Amino acid sequence: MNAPHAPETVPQEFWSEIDRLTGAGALRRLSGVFARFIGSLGHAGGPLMLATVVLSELEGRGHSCLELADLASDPAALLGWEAPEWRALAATCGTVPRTVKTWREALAACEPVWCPGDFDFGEPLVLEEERLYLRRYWRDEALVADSVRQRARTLRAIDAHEVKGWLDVLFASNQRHGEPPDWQRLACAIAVRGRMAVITGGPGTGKTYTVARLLALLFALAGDEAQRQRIALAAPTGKAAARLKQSIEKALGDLAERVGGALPLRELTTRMGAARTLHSLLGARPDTRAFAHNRGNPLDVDVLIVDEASMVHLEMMAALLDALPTTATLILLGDKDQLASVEAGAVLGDLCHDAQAGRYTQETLDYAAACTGESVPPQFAGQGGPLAQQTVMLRHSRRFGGPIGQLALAVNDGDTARAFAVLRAGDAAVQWQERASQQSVVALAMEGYRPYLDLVRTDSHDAKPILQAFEAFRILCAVRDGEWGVEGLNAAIEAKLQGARLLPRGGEWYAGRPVMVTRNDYGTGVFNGDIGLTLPDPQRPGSLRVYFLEGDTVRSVLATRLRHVETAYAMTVHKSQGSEFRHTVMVLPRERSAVITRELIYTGITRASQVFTLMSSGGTVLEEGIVRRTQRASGLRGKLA
Ligand SMILES: Nc1ncnc2c1ncn2[C@@H]1O[C@H](COP(=O)(O)OP(=O)(O)OP(=O)(O)O)[C@@H](O)[C@H]1O
Repeated sequence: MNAPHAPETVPQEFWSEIDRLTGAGALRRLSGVFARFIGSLGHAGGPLMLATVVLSELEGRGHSCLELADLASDPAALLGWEAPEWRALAATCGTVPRTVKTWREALAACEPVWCPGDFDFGEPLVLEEERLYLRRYWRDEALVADSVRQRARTLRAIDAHEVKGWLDVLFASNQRHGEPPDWQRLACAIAVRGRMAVITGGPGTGKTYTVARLLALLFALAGDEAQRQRIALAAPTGKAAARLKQSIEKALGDLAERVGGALPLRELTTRMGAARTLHSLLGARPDTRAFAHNRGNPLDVDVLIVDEASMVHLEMMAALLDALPTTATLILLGDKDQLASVEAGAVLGDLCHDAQAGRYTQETLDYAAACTGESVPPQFAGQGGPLAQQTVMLRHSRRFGGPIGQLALAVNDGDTARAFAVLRAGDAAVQWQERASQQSVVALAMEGYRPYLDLVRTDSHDAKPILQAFEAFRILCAVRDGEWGVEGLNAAIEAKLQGARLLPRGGEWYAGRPVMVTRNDYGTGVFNGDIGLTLPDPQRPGSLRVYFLEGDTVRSVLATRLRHVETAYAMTVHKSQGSEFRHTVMVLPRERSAVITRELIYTGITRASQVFTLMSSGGTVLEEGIVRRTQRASGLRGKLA
């Protein structure tokens, strides 16, 4: 596409500076092209051009808007630049606003900017209060906020006595005097009364255990209607969806044995359809962002459970809420402290803003006490909004009590001293190679991947045990580039494994190659983030297939049909969300980086079920990362309040 002509209102030096910064890698090319496009739409001016470039850069980093307060206070920091770099760019624009008020006035006067309340000409930028948006993010944010508020407010009449009766059947024990409340029982009681609930908690806090009981409770309360209830399970990735279904089925199976004839739970299990990815649930189609399901063609469900909700980005959440009938119940499950989605938005984080504090009104507390017999300590009382009343945080992990859990908690609390103490304690479950090198990471990979490679060489035709062996170990990187990044490590590990004759030499495709899909491919049914293993095709000697493990099911695709894949001995922490490995190795680069944040480190640690190894060169990058929070500009929290 040819860039539109540069607007006359901005001097040529501005565009020269933009080109220079783009050439130097400080800006993505798209930002300059987009600013030129905005400038071509009518009266714009230097401040809007500057703000547009910053907005576009931030969008690429996951922000859904630009806060004018940040623009006024420290624009260079916002971009991760040095102050002189920003000053050089700003100097080409003449007088630049310095306060939120003057920024707002300057932007509001520009033709490509719409301020809600004014006549709407469909301008591409929206200035709402003190935030500048790309129109589609503003629209998505408004849709999510309206829909969530509406759903959270819609409560149905509940017979507390009946709910308590069922909860006593579904849960083994009750709160004992002086003990903390059973948040799982509370979560069921809260969720059952609304059109929406959010259940958040760290790994092993029982989100799936709870939601299985919630489904049983809904089933019990529905009476004759239960036979007609349509329940759907979904998650952002195929693997997470399969895991959700497997865990719910197991939990319902265990529960069925306990409750016996009191509830026909096996019937509930058989009536639950396959767990789907959100893309497939909504009816994604090739070459368009629009889904088959939307307000005009809503989903055919009564209860929708979405797991790993931290990975759901703003656009996807808006599409989901748009397609969900207002009469359906939405239950979001996820860990609010995990990394947000790669794409714009930090929706679960925003929705869970009050989760830690509770902020339950007296009405909620009375309702919860009547339904559960549990009493919530006074520190969780408050005047939270409708969504806070429908949000429950599970606070007790049953799987994560040991050193891995202690490390995850310390990191989550931003307590570097405690984190270092756990790392240095020398427990077998948490190991730290403080002076690691690329060679030591490669050596660890050789050891960790050997079991699956040994199985590959047996020429077994059973892919499942090989996939399970591969799933037991993983190298996770914080960055993509460099010798400590995904690219450098994959090349080094592959070369070493070939050198040791654990892998065949040469060729892009070989038996044993793990791959990650990098783009959705509707033809082959594989999606961005899916991980598979290349193995010989038993039906066609000499050809290779890529096998994917989803829960208990294995499916495969001819290797040559997969066009968008990369080798995956090492993968990013981002892409590892929704997965768990027996032994997880996290590699932190030597160089400082703004992408290494508390959320990233926490997410990496919590991927390990039995052993966590940290590979780093010294402790500075780790220490700075634990302190650095992911900050994503968004107006959602404000709109939900
Ligand atoms: N109240 C409970 N009583 C007994 N066991 C429980 C209880 N809650 C959870 N568990 C057990 O703890 C383990 C973790 O629970 P679950 O898988 O539901 O956690 P989760 O929060 O969904 O974890 P993840 O985020 O890793 O998916 C499971 O084995 C589950 O059966």
